Amino acid sequence: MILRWFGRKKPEDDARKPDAPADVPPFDDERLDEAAPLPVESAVEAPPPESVIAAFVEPEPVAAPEPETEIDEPPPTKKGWFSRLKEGLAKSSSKLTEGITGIFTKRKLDDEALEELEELLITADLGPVTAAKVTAELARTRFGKEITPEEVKGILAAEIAKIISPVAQPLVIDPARKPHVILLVGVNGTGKTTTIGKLARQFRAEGKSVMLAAGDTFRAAAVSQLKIWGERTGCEVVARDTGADAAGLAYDAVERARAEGVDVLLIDTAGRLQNKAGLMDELRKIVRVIKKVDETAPHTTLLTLDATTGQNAHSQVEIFRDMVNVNGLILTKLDGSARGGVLVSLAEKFKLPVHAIGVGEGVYDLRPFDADAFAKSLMGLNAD
Ligand SMILES: Nc1nc2c(ncn2[C@@H]2O[C@H](COP(=O)(O)OP(=O)(O)OP(=O)(O)O)[C@@H](O)[C@H]2O)c(=O)[nH]1
Repeated sequence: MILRWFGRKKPEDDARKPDAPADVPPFDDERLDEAAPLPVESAVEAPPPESVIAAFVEPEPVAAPEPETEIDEPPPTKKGWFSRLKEGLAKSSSKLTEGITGIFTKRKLDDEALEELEELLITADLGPVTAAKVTAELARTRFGKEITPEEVKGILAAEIAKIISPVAQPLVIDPARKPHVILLVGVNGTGKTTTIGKLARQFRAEGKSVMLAAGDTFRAAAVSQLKIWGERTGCEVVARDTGADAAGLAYDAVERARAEGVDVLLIDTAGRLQNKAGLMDELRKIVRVIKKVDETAPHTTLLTLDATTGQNAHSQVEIFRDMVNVNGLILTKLDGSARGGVLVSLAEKFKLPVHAIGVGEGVYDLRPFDADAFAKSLMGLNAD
């Protein structure tokens, strides 16, 4: 059923043959209409050896994704995106807006109100530095005056937008690189593989040729999930059996993508190995080995962070940044997270570009990160 629209052969057959020519059908979003559902995240798979990175919070067990019926619909309009973002951030914003209404109804902006506001912003994951910064700005302009909750929300949204604007940067593909190599790293379950699928769709829709490399050789389910994304988006997938050397696979994938003149190579990686040192060694080895083919690669090292883990995302950035020079972030699962404010504290602290945000499991649910829209949504405000 997965192969209904292909009809002829399994794309992974090519993936298993390193010498096979690229047989990438032209991209057509329509084909997604008939795509099979994503694989059920392995209910049957034995859990990998014990978890490893003490600083990491194990993600909640993930429910199997529903078949993607929404793909039958056309991609949402711009207005639709804003409502979707606002809807997605509803849990985060309701906590903030209810708190703000509670503090500022019929009240002057005094020290006590400022203190309560600062505390509210900290508990909403914006972080102490950001909380102090935005409340100081509010005090500077409005101290001692009557202020309505709506005004507070407006001022906070503008201050937050100022903090996050510098990091809101689109992911730019360098056309001089063939391939532009993107390495996806992150703790297991943060959305690496899904993000690869979503990015692949976007690049294909822009007319780029894309290859995927199933570098999470640790888990069979990760490999098969990536193959399905490859089928759905019409991308060649380089994969090997579970347990194969991930660095060797990445090397082959870069060589092959280069030989075929592919525009973008997206490499998946494991998020959990036997221990943290093992994970570090593997990721570093992948980078080292990729550089043997192209010393400028990887051109982008993207860290996926699950927004529902809140402040824990900070330690993940620190660990992965030191391990593999992360130079871009993608915040996933902003839909349904009550901790979306973490994006603001991450921007403030690390100043790493946030290239996109994940607002759902569907193929269209990856959005460029728009600072203004995000800040307004977080404060429960409407777009202009
Ligand atoms: N709601 C929501 N779910 C998401 C989003 N991104 C990913 N997911 C879901 O999160 C789960 C884990 O995603 P994966 O892409 O498998 O995560 P991974 O980092 O590759 O995980 P490993 O393969 O275990 O390392 C899946 O059920 C995805 O559908 C998002 O933006 N929103």
